[in-house]
Amino acid sequence: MHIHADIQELRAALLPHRRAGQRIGLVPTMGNLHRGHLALVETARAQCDVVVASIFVNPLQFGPNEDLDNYPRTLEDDLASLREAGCDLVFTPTPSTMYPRGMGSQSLVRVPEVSEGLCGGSRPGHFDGVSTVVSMLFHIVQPDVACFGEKDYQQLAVIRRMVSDLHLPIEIIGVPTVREDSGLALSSRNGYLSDDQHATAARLQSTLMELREQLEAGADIDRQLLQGLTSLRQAGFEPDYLELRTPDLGQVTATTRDAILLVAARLGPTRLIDNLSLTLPR
Ligand SMILES: Nc1ncnc2c1ncn2[C@@H]1O[C@H](COP(=O)(O)OP(=O)(O)OP(=O)(O)O)[C@@H](O)[C@H]1O
Ligand SMILES: CC(C)(CO)[C@@H](O)C(=O)[O-]
Ligand code: BAL
Repeated sequence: MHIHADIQELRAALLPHRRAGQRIGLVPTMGNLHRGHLALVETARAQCDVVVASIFVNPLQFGPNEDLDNYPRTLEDDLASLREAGCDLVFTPTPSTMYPRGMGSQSLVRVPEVSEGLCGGSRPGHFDGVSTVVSMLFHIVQPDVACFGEKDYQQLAVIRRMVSDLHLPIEIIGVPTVREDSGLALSSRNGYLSDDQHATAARLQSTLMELREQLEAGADIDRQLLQGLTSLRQAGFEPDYLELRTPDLGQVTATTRDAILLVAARLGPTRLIDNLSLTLPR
């Protein structure tokens, strides 16, 4: 496995593969890798001849009061996991490599509509940072395929829309969320939780499952969402949002059948997100 912090070196390493017509897969991450990330690498491995993972804690997608400084950085362990998972190349740029003019002077990619509301509402500017860095990674690596987790559902929708709007020849693959036995979605930020909070955190998914059961049985949507917010608060969460949307994140109407519940909630200072698909009755 080859590790490159430099853009030109990474491009040079990829060139022979591209010339040989090999299929290149990209897995963008912020490091502190867990089984969820490795599922993305395995998916890319199954689809491609060459797998590139990037590890970059992207400052452009963090708000001024967010956890950029505390975000876990575990490079040596991450490289060992990637090696074991059969990754071929790892891109580990620094912020000054990615943003040599500084973040304030950076050209931005802004994806309208799908970036607004939900996490875009509670984290202003977050998705501009994500779509900008992902488009930079796409230009640097020029992958045929890129894998993203369904846990970050809105992020996946933003990237799909960006690829469509900008006519990028890249296949985007969404990978199902990997969970603990308790149902808690694996996330680097779970590491911030105390033991008690960790036990409570599984309530996020179980609340969504209870809501799904009610909604699939025809219960009133607004009343169920209010009830869901109340049970999250009773469990100790401070919810940012709990919403039911169409799979492409539009508003649900009387004719909507396939839908998705999306939630973001804080446990102490830790912000967790999750989602669950369901089918509304006729
Ligand atoms: N449990 C999971 N299952 C599948 N994919 C995941 C999971 N957690 C993260 N991913 C995906 O891994 C990629 C990199 O995510 P990231 O490095 O931010 O990890 P994370 O665990 O989501 O961290 P954070 O706690 O910062 O949200 C994203 O495409 C994300 O959706
Ligand atoms: C896609 C991503 C690597 C861009 O920084 C990040 O948002 C993440 O880890 O999900
Ligand atoms: N997993 C999405 C990256 C972020 O929360 O900043």
